[in-house]
Amino acid sequence: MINLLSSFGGISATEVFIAWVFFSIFFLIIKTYKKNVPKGTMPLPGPMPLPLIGNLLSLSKNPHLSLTKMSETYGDVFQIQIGTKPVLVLSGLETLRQALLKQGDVFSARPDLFTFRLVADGQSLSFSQDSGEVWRARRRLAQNSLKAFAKSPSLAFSNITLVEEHISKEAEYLIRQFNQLIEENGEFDHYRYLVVSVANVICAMCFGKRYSHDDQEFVGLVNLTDEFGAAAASGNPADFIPILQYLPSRTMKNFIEINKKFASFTQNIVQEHYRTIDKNAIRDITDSLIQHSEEQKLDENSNVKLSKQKIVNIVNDLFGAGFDTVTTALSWSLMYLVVYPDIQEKIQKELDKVIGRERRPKLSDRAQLPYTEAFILEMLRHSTFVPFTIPHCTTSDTVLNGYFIPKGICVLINQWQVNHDPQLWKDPFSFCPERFLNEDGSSINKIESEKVMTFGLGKRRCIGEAIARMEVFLFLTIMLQQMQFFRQDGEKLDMSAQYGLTMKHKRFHLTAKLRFPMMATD
Ligand code: HEM
Repeated sequence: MINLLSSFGGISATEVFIAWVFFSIFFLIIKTYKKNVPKGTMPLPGPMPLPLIGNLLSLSKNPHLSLTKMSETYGDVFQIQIGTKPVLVLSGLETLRQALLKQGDVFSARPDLFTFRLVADGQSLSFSQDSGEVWRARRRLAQNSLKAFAKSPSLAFSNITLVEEHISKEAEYLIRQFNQLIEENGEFDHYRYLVVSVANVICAMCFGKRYSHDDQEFVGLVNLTDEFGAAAASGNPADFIPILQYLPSRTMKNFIEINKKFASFTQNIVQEHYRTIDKNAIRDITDSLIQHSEEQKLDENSNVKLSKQKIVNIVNDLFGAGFDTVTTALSWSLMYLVVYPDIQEKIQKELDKVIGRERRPKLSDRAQLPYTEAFILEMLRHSTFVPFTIPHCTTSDTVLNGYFIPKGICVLINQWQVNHDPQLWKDPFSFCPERFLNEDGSSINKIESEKVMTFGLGKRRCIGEAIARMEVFLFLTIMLQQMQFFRQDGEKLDMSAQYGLTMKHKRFHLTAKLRFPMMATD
């Protein structure tokens, strides 16, 4: 064998090199493991990381499952390493309440991640690192605009809100579309049509605009979210191993393209709103954002004024967050309904009894439809299609469950673990809406329903939750009142989820039939 370098007193240079590599690795491991923590606190437990890649290999294709498994060994609070970066993983409902509610401010920031910097040029309300005064002002502005809009009455119909009017119209349109597809082909790709209808609801609310299901540009745009979700999912290696950011990857290339397309779509619409704004009338959420941002006092304690670009980015976030999540919820709902036809029948019996066939379901029917509500809760729990919240980051050193947690650590919040925790749920893997009903079945058990983790908790809790719940309820009840859904003859449906920011099921074509002749539209 040829010595690569010269030798030192009988030891070859190759042997010195190997010894150096060995000691470096040993040192790195010891350094990682020997953590100095303040007196009275414990260092974070967690699996031993490998040099350079950390625990990346243990994350597998389904990090929510791997990290749930690890929580059985290390508990509710533990640390992994992705690449060379430490990441805190939180599980357990009580622990999440401690962190996100009791120590809300400490856990309210977002980490500086490569993919997050690509969303809206790093200026996004949801993904940017800002968690200070400007973020608070933007969040409050967005929340107030959503709230005000959710309460605005319909101008065309009495006793319903404008949001309700938009959702009902789209749901009716969807039924006609499904019916036509069945007449023509006998089946349909429900996701493909749901996404356009749901996107139209958020477009109507945000921009006062609706698009045709045949508008290729719009259909193409709203069908891009799978790619977005794949890149922005918690634990994307490119966020933690810098070299991966420079390697060509289809996912990252698409992610950049998608962000550009969405940004230019909303930019044009918001610009148009600035040009045509009427100070005396608020047509939609964009109008509301523009008008309120021009008022001096956005925030009680500050005089933050938001630029036009900041408004464009809020609209971009509401639009993006507002249709992918709700479409995914509805799509999973239809999958569960065709896999469990007896559950579909029970919902329809409840609808027939409470609403009948003469009128359409309204939001005010919700309290009278406990089984339907229980189904929605169980769909959210069982699928947990948002397995982690958007990653958080700590704003200062802190202690949680006795463990020392440093400032600036990236935090993954495992919603999937909470929703499948055998300590919280009996038979967590069985699909059973009844678990959410009180004993006599006439109402929802509030304590059980509040255990479901879907929208996060605390300072970063989803601001679209109320609208999302309205949409899921109304779309589902309007569709199920009039249509019965089936899987195609003998087809076995694979209900496994594909990991992402929002997890999707595999695409299937379903079939359906009208339960009675189509109702006339109001
Ligand atoms: C079923 C539907 C939905 C689900 C499951 C969902 C879930 C979530 C989750 C888990 C978060 C992250 C919370 C965290 O980081 O701790 C979030 C954030 C957010 N959601 Fe939703 N969401 C839904 C619908 C909506 C809708 C309809 C809108 C807008 C109209 C919306 C707007 C937002 C925004 C802007 C944020 C970022 C909040 C922030 O960073 O401060 N979401 N959502």
